[in-house]
Amino acid sequence: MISSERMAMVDRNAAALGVSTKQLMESSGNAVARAVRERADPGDGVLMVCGRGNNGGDAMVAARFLDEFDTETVLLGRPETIRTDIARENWDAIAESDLPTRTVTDSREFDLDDHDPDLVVDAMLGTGVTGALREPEATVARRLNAADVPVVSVDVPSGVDADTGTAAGTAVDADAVVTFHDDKPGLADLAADVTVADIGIPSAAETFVGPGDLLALDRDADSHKGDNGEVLVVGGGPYTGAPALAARAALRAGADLVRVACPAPVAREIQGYGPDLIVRGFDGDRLAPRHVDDLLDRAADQDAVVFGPGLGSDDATLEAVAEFLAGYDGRAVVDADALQVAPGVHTDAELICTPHQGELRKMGGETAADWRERADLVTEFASDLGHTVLVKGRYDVVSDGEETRVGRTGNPGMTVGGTGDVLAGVTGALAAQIGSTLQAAALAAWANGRAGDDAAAEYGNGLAASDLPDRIPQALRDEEV
Ligand SMILES: NC(=O)C1=CN([C@@H]2O[C@H](COP(=O)(O)OP(=O)(O)OC[C@H]3O[C@@H](n4cnc5c(N)ncnc54)[C@H](O)[C@@H]3O)[C@@H](O)[C@H]2O)[C@@H](O)CC1
Ligand SMILES: [K+]
Repeated sequence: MISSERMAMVDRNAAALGVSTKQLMESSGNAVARAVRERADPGDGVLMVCGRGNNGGDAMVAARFLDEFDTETVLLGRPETIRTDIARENWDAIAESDLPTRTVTDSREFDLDDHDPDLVVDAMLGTGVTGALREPEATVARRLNAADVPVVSVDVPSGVDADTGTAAGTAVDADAVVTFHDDKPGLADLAADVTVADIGIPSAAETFVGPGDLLALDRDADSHKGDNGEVLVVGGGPYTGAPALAARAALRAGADLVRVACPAPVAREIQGYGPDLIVRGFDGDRLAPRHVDDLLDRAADQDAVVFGPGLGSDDATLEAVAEFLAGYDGRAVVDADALQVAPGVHTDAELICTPHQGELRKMGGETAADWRERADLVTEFASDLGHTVLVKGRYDVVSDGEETRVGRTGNPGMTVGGTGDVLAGVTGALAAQIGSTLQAAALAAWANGRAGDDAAAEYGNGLAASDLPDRIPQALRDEEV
């Protein structure tokens, strides 16, 4: 089962792997042709009713495959208004091939009696539908529903939302649906006979994080300050640089406000790094249980907390971590020494734990050299833990216990100290902006590795963690880095 949002990500990831949407459309059209052959006899009249998006493009491809039928392809709209290049190329191909075509711009021009088909392929709208069908689609849908002709819908019955199985207005009442790649959540509720067609999307497009995953970040263009998340970084003690790196990375990953809570001497040093971070120190030189109430207050209105960078592992500090997690019910990224505490704490918080393989073992998890085996082990571990886990490595493995993704960006230069702090900060910022912790962590791992690859292109194995944060914005764009 796949949501249409995830399907769009996977489609983009497939293209990045070299399998273009046009190739997928060819497979989709072929699958539609197969469904037609199962329901009609050679020589039968088959009417393709196409919208101007890629859903229509699928049926235009099918028309090419159905030579033994008496096909006619109707486009609802003028060819110049076809919305995608690949749908237009397929329209041009059938028009140039002298396959019968017609364009309909007004529903009054659409009369089923003119065609008298034995079967109709409904390709007006697929996953691109928003709201109720407009004209001429709505009237055409009503005419199809009123006629006594079998209808095969492409991907989803036009007008139906594939995620809910509901329509905002009139929708095509399909006899059969050929849907692509995976079943869609809403289709089971329909009376139609649903077939899932494999269209050749490589499983890597789902397993490996790719540029398509950036769609999870689609921002509201008119968002105002606060909408993209406020992040609190709790860290520092024996180490000063770690919380500063995490905080800077969180800013660069798009958080609107990043605050740092750290011991007073660390705060003084971080303030010297510049004006971007809001730093507040607490007394003493290590986190201790007496600080927890104040931290919980400060964390309460944050979108995400990043807990751990540079805290150290004093007994009192670990006790404070446990108390914080037990009392917190928001979202937190748990990193570094704080990780060893997480498995033993009962918490209502939604955690993203970011161990490297050594830290994973300390948490009670297992690891393996082969990434596939490691992915299985991490999935099981995350399921037992009840939280999202991001295990860093040559291939980063991210799982929430149900779904698992693998990030394969990054390079050996990134074993330098501090890159994990950057990743924790990016994860915090994305967890503040994206609904799914799995998606946030997966994208963070991918972007962090991309920033590292960009830094390695310049500095090779001499790259430093501080080279990464300023490269995060570019790594979070769907362009080459
Ligand atoms: N994602 C994938 O991997 C693939 C998708 N393919 C096909 O592409 C389809 C999605 O294509 P598109 O994204 O171009 O979208 P559609 O073809 O579903 O819709 C096209 C356009 O219709 C317009 N529209 C939206 N709501 C409307 C309404 N209520 N009334 C009238 N017009 C409306 C919009 O301008 C939209 O861009 C899928 O359903 C599937 O059939 C396949 O070609 C190949 C692979
Ligand atoms: K359709």
